[in-house]
Amino acid sequence: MGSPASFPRELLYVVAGAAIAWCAVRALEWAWWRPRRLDRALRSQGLRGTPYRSVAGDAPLAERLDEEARSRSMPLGCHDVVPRAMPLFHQTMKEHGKMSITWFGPSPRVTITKPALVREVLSNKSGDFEKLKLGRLQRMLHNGIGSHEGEKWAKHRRIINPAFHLEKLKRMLPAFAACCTDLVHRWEGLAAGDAACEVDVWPDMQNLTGDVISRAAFGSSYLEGRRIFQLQGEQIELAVLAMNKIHIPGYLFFPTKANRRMRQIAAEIERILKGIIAKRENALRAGQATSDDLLGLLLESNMAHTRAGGNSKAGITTDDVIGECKLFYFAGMETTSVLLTWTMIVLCMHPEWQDRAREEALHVFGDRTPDYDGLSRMRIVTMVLYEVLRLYTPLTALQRRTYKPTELGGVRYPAGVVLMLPLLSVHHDKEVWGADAHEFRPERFSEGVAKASVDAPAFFPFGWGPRICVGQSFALLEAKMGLAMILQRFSFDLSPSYTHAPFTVGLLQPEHGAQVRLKRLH
Ligand code: HEM
Repeated sequence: MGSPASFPRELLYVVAGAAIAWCAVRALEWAWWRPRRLDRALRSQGLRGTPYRSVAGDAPLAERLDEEARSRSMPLGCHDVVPRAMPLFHQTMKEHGKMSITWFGPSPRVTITKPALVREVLSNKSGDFEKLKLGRLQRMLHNGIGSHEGEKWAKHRRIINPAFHLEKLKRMLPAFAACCTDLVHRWEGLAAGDAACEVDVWPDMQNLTGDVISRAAFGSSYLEGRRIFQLQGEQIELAVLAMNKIHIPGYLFFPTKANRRMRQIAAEIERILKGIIAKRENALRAGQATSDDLLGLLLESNMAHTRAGGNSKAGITTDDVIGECKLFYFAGMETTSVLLTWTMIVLCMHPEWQDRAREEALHVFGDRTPDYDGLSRMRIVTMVLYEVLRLYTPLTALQRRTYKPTELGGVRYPAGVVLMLPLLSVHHDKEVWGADAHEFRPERFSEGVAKASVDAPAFFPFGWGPRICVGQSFALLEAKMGLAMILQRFSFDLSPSYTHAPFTVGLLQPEHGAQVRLKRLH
């Protein structure tokens, strides 16, 4: 018989044992039973794909295929980028069919490529699909990107953020032109004389779009804005490095040099932004005119919204404003810079289209600075940009998750399945775009987006439905301005040092840079 004193200890053992058993059951459910259940539910309906092996999902396979793909570059002029840019999905779709299963950790992920189904998922009329929520770890890594997610927030963003309305965009055009002028002046300096000069246009495009978004976002506080974006760039680089080490438990919490720097950067960004916002809010309260930048418009409409709603909850907090400003860096800068970079590379590969686009720019503007009306009349340049967005889609894929049992295209999906929408594969699908799907043929857009594909509409570089890119017109206007000003002044071809190696690191990037030879036009 146990002594009375040993009784609590036994109880402790029982409680501890039960807790361990409970945790073990939860872990098994998460890592094994649930994935198996979801797998059976999908396979019983005829779907096929990679087998579920471990909680790492297909990450090791993806890593191996990525490495293989990266070891080979592509022939110049070839636009069949899917095998190199999305090797895992390319291989599984080839082996198991377009609608195939891969594993995103312990969650099954089904690729959806039929345009009608892509539209259905992104339209989310039934309210059955949600954007993937960021985990705690990812949220930390996304600290520099802004992590406002969720349908409610997206709706709010569209109500409170009128900065993307056309009238406002028109007023931002001089700022766009000023940034492009800086770029072409720099290149004119490099390409002085008759000789062509070699430039890696990608960092220059990043610089350009960084300038544009800083000016558009912060107006007169432009330089402080630029500093923020520089800091964010550094932060994202550190975050990507940290990503490679996240298999070390708790890595992000170690006081390593990189982690300390990330925290320092976050604090500095916050300090600068709070300063800019306070200055602007004071000016607004004093009744001074606001500037036409994103921050001014955001604060102004937020104040109006708050007044109309009669309570501060209707508006957004300073933290939200900070989150929005952070989001624009990633959402607005990198995407547009890769678009402009691929456009220059593709126009080097297709000089006949470079000439046609230049003829149009010179015909519409002569040597004047492009204006809004002229930019909206540019048909050839628009078709070229669309065709580049199709072949070199900056965001190669979008993902959604079913959060309740849902039917889609004749398949019943249980809750917890990731729907993978590989935009790049959709844009290269011969059944959708015809036998010439991998060819650069801007004229397919000559009668607009709806007539460009067989199974239409199938052009999704900016997404679709309620979460479609808010910066779509902004990006196109910026890209047209940049391209028109470059075409007015330079002719360009590929440098012998360029290797064609499109690869996805977040966005579709030129893996070894975008070395182009520029020649000044006289
Ligand atoms: C070529 C340039 C661009 C491309 C290809 C692009 C692409 C996209 C796509 C595909 C989405 C939808 C994401 C999803 O549904 O999960 C998106 C959302 C978004 N984009 Fe863009 N984008 C570009 C430029 C811009 C610019 C210039 C800005 C801002 C100045 C911007 C701001 C945003 C924001 C704020 C969202 C989130 C909208 C929401 O929460 O509902 N984008 N973008």
